[in-house]
Amino acid sequence: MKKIGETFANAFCHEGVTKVLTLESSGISPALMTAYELGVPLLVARKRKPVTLSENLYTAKVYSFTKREETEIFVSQSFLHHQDRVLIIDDFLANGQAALGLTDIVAQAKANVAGIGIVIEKAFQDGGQLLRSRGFRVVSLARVASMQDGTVQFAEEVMCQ
Ligand SMILES: O=P(O)(O)OC[C@H]1O[C@H](OP(=O)(O)OP(=O)(O)O)[C@H](O)[C@@H]1O
Repeated sequence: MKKIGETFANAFCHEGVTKVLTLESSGISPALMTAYELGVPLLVARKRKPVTLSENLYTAKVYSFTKREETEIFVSQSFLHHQDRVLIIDDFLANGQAALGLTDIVAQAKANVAGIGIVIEKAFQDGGQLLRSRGFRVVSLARVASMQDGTVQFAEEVMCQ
């Protein structure tokens, strides 16, 4: 995770990132290390609204590929402002719904998406294309081309300096 954080921090070091944003729960580890390396705060979008989160919220709908269900995600408006340049980090990219929901939250705050960092992109699903076609810079540390008969085949590595 430390190495992953260093790699994302390196890839987005010229983007003026002010905050890292992820969605609970699996994205937290790489996002935390990236935020630490960049020296900026980490924001975690929640999937269930705790009773303590009663203030004004940005919300978006996200359909989970792995759980086959739609959830509403929440970020407190207190922590995201229009001056922010937000780096979205997640562990997996499949259909792109999680990342897209996070870009929606950034847009609601009238902030900017500085980029999207993904640990493993399932390149045989359309999330990567969806996000790139919308103009987002997506950096994936590993791209899986196929998973068949118990064998994982990787596409080319897309590592940034
Ligand atoms: O590109 P997508 O199709 O949106 O899929 C990627 C999302 O799926 C996984 O989350 P999951 O819903 O399994 O929740 P978890 O992180 O709590 O395991 C993963 O952590 C991403 O957030």
